[in-house]
Amino acid sequence: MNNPIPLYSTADIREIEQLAVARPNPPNLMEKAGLAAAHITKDKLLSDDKNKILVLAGPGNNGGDAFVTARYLRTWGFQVTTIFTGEPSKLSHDAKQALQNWLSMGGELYHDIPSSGSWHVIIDGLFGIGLNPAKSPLDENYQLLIEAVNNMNLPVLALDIPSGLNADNGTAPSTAIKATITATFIGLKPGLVTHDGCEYAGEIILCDLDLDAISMKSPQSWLMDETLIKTLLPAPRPANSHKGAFGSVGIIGGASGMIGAALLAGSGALKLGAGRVYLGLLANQPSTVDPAQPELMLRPVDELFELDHLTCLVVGPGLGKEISACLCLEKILQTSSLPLVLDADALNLIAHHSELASVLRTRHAPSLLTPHAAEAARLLGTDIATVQNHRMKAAEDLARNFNCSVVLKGAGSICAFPNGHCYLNASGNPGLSSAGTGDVLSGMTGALLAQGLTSENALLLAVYLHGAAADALLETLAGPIGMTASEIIDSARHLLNQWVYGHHARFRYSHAHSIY
Ligand SMILES: NC(=O)C1=CN([C@@H]2O[C@H](COP(=O)(O)OP(=O)(O)OC[C@H]3O[C@@H](n4cnc5c(N)ncnc54)[C@H](O)[C@@H]3O)[C@@H](O)[C@H]2O)[C@@H](O)CC1
Ligand SMILES: [K+]
Repeated sequence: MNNPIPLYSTADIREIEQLAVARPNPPNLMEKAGLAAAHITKDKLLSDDKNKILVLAGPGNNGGDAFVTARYLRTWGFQVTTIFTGEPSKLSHDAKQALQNWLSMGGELYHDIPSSGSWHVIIDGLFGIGLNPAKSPLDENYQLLIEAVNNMNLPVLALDIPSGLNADNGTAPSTAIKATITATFIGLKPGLVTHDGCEYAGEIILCDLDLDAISMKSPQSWLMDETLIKTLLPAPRPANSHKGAFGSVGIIGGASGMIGAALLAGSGALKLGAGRVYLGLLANQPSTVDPAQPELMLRPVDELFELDHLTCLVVGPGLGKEISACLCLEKILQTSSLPLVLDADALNLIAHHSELASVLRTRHAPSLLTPHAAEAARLLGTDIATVQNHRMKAAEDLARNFNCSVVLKGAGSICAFPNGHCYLNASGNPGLSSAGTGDVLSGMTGALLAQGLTSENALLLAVYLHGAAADALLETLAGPIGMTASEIIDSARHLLNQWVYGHHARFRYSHAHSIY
């Protein structure tokens, strides 16, 4: 089985680099980085009639990588124009050497993009992990340069990380290079796969520079990709099965005017394979049946408390913030020993009532929180910008503060657990930015809990599957514009069956009876 892909912070990468260079016969990492980038450029972006390259080299070692890349590409016969924005005297030893090698082979240096030139491909080596754009903002000249590059609409290979992006948290406060490909070195950085990183990084290619990073620095965070997720799937169902084997999900919410949220969560749970799904609705005179989904069992909320065969509860979709909702949540937190998925207004109520938060912290059964950035900000007593600028920290703080499994939703959703482990989701697209998709995710998570997955695995699988279902809808152009939460449910069901059974689930159950 392939190991999950670890994520490393800037500090981690620097530590790994120090360990590598302290070895006898230390590797020349800049040389390896530039060579890897040159190969990727040649193989993926250049061709016989697309052979002119503009290389941007910045003031630090990212610029050094750029000089090495430029040198290899020129050696291989491509036309390379190089722009240098730094000062030679301030370069590190390796970067100075890379610049010297470039000049020695007859390479020229420009200080700005020549107005007369034309290129097929751009290499971005302005800034790498040494830039913290929030603390040290890019000046106007750099912003204009980056905008000029983006406006050229050419394929761009970013070295290590698109310039302007923060490697640790994925923020790009002013602007950043919009890369077609990012060749990232030594280890994958969280900033490439969350928040603005999802916009700027393009295809990410990890170049390990012949270092075995995991043996040098034990990771705490990983990428949630299909390889990892496929190790978490529920087992194929026994032919001789019954609904009791797949659990019963109780969904609590659906106050007046918000019943749809609970119905969506219910459908999500049903179609992700829960044996039974009950909806406990807070609305005064709730409907008793959903004609569009009659399999759902709709009850007044109090009746749900009397059921003794529920496997888990999803609390929050359409719950509202009335006193009745608050009392209902309090009762559940105090008395239920079931795994709980807490979403939407359940999170808002916990944020507003410290006594609810206290009970939540001391629960023994698993609790899973599914906030978006605004809900996370309320739970942490901060503002949305602070959460979004430090998404990993926010998710980790929530997991630790509330002793819960957490998914902080948004581009590059982050799952964090009380043991400090973190997973960044690689699936999903802007089609998910519509009402109801969060309700669906909570229901899907409930279904997987009901089928016996651990709370960690249920959350990881639900989050990845939810994004992958939205990605699959892009193939038929059912999005991103106008993608609906209901469509995501059907797409997720299709994918889950495909992953568990392959393309031909029905053949697993065919019986041949022959009489001769
Ligand atoms: N760490 C490693 O092990 C390796 C690093 N390599 C490369 O080196 C990069 C890191 O190099 P550095 O630490 O030199 O950092 P960078 O090259 O990313 O940037 C730092 C440089 O930018 C300047 N700077 C920072 N903020 C600025 C701002 N707002 N405006 C203008 N200038 C600003 C700094 O003064 C410094 O000169 C990596 O991203 C990678 O590309 C590779 O050579 C391979 C090995
Ligand atoms: K870069």
